[in-house]
Amino acid sequence: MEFPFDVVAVLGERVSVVDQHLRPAGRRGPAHRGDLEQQLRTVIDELGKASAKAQGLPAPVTSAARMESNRHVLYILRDAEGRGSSKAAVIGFLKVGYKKLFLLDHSGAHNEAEPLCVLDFYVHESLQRHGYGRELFQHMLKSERMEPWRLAVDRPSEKLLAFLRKHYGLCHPIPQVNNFVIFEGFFSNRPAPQRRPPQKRPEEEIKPYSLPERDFLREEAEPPWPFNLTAGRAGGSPVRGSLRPFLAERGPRRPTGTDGADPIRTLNGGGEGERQRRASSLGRAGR
Ligand SMILES: CC(=O)SCCNC(=O)CCNC(=O)[C@H](O)C(C)(C)COP(=O)(O)OP(=O)(O)OC[C@H]1O[C@@H](n2cnc3c(N)ncnc32)[C@H](O)[C@@H]1OP(=O)(O)O
Repeated sequence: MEFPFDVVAVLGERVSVVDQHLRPAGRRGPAHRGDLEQQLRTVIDELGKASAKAQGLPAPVTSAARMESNRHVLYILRDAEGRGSSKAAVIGFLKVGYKKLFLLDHSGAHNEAEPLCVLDFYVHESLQRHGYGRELFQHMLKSERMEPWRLAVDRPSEKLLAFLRKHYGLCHPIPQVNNFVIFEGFFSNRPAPQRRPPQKRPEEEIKPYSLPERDFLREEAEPPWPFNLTAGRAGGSPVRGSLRPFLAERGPRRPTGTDGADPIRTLNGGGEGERQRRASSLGRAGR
C-alpha cells in the first residue's frame, strides 16, 4: 500500500508500534511534527478501510480516531527502504488489546478473564501468503511476551483461522457464546513468563464490560445469555478496578488482573438446566 509521502519518516522502524498517543516509538526526528502526525493518521485510516474491505465488514474497526479512544496497540509493517518505490510502502498491520471477557472452559463453566485479544489483522492483498503476517504476529508475541494459545481472537476470518492453525498449531477452538475464539491451552496452568507489574494510572472512564471490538458494527444491543442476566446491561457489570495501564508506561504487561486476582475466574459450573440452556445458546452463536 503506497502513500504520497515517505512512510519511513512517518513510521520509523520496519515494524512500528503505535498506541493511543499515535507516536511510533523509534521514529526519527522531533517527537511532535504536525505533518508526520497527520500522515500517520492517514496510514491508519487507509489500513483500517482496506482491512474492512478485505473482510467484508460494513465499516472499519481500525481508525486513528478509534485508536485514540482505546488502549489498543497497532503493529504496522512497512517495506524495506527504497525497495520498489523510493517512498517505501506499508505491508499490513495487526491490532491487539486487552479486554474483559466471560469465557467458557471445556466443562462449560463461565470464567471471567482479561486476555490479550487479536482485534484486527491485515496484509495487503498482493503480499498475502508471503510470510508477512507471521512476521507481524511474531513481533507482537515477542513484544507483548505472549504465548499464542493465551490469545482471544475477535471473530476470526477463515484466513486467520488457517493462519493460526498453520503457524501456531491452534486448531481446537473452545466454543464460546460471544464472538471471540479461544483455543486449547487457554485455560492451562502453564506458567506465564514473569512480567513487570504495571504502574498506577489515574482512574479513567470505565468501558462497557466484555464489549467486543466489532460490536459497534452490529445493531444488537443486548448481550447474549447468560450475561444479560447479570447486573443489568453491559455498562452495569461489575468492574475489577481501573482498566489496565497502557502504553504511556509501555513495557511488559501481565495477563492478570490489575488487582492481582486470578486472571481467569470461574463464575459457576451450572446445574443441569443451566447446561441445557447453555448448549442451545452455543448453537445460536455466530460471527
Ligand atoms: C480478528 C481478525 O482480524 S479477523 C480478520 C483477519 N484478516 C483477514 O481475513 C484479512 C485478509 N487476510 C489477510 O490479510 C492475511 O491473509 C492474514 C493477515 C490473515 C495472514 O497474513 P499472510 O501474510 O497472508 O500470512 P502468512 O504469509 O504469514 O501465512 C500464510 C498462511 O496464512 C493462511 N492464509 C493466508 N491467506 C490465505 C487464504 N487466501 N486462504 C486460506 N488461508 C490463507 C494460510 O494458512 C497460509 O499458509 P499457506 O499459504 O501455506 O496455506
